Amino acid sequence: MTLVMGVDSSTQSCKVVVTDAETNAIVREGRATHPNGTEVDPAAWWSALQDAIAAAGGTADLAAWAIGGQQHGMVVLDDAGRVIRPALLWNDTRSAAAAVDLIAEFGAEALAQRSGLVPVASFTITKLRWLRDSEPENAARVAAVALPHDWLTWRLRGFGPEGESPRGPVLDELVTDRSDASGTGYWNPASGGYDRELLAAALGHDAILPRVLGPAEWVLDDAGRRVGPGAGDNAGAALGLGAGPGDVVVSIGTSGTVFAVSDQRTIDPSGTVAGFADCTGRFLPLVATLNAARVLDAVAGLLAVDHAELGRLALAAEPGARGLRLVPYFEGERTPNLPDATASLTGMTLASTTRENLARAAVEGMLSGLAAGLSALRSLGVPLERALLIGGGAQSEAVRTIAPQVFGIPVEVPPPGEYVALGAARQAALVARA
Ligand SMILES: Nc1ncnc2c1ncn2[C@@H]1O[C@H](COP(=O)(O)OP(=O)(O)O)[C@@H](O)[C@H]1O
Ligand SMILES: O=C(CO)[C@@H](O)[C@H](O)COP(=O)(O)O
Repeated sequence: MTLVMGVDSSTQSCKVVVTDAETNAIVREGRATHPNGTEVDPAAWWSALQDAIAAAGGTADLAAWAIGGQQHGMVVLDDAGRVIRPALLWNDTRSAAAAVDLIAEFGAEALAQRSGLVPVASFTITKLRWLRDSEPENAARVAAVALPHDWLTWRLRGFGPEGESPRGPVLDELVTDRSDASGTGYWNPASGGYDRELLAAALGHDAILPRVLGPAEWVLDDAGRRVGPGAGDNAGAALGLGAGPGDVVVSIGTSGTVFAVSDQRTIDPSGTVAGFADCTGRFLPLVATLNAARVLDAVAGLLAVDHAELGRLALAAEPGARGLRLVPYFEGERTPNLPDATASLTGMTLASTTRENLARAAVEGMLSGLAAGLSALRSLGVPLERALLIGGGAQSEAVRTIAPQVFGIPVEVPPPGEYVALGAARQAALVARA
């Protein structure tokens, strides 16, 4: 049996699957948690990756591997391959003003054309501009910029600072794929190349960027194993699910994402729909919210119940929660672009203010943000026939039951699984067979 490994280094944890390259069946699994916070030392991801790989039985018998991961996080390296400062994650909103500045300088329409994106605080380009403005000494030291999956792939292939890695700090060996490159804000989905003018405008100077591997291209690790290009987590999930035309994937993890695989690139100068690429050579129009599974975590904590009981309470309430409405902008929001917003609870009467209605309002409020994402995709002509519900939040029975009512289209829930890691394992299987 040929064994391959796929990884999902996500916001909250690192998940590893080892699969049979012929059948994609899972043979072994492992996981490890990541620290909380929107600023994380990449060393914590490296340590979690090694723990998760060890829990999944190690790499000795693998033919190939690939890593998928949370998108957009800014990993900046100096010329000795050292991480200059903790990574700013996709859900860190401190670069909101930098996004406004970049739009003022280049124009939303031009940026949507050139990069597929209108900057918001989530995207790497705004984090680099924040670094230039807020930490100019750190910005001046940047020799290379990578994303979480790029950096972990580099480290696991044996590269890294002198004394910490067998192959040393060879920055030109950084690689990425088009799906993750498309979330930077300085990669052009039309040409498939980097837009170095935008990079320099953000960071203040040019820098080494990871080479973008094609969907079936590979590099080698220090043991001579083939390493697939990897992916941003949403593109990895689309591949792992085998999503096709008419499918819209709704992922309820730390982020809420709504996306579809498309043959055509989308350009949305309003910035609602990000014009990402997928990891097969197609495109991945996507809408993301900052407030998803953690809305349910927060309200379950407030009610001092576990997720099963929160779901039971929500399903015991009437649709609409008798007017109780939770607008769940606990972390600010990305879509709509309200980085400084806070959550609010409205419609409180003596009749509506019950534990059941609060649980229901949390589920409905979180799903409403995703339903707006479905509408935005539809308005760009993306066909939506059925939603595939994945991510930790899809394990909630209340979410599964209420989602079709809020979305207005059929909802299917694939068997629980780590679809991002499975997508990365499919990439590894492809390069193992090539
Ligand atoms: N049964 C459940 N009901 C609701 N939320 C859940 C349930 N199980 C897990 N979660 C939540 O799902 C989230 C983790 O989902 P995951 O997709 O792994 O996130 P990420 O990819 O962002 O790390 C956590 O916030 C967790 O509390
Ligand atoms: O910012 C985005 C997509 O644009 C997020 O989807 C991140 O990629 C993080 O994903 P999770 O860890 O929440 O799955």
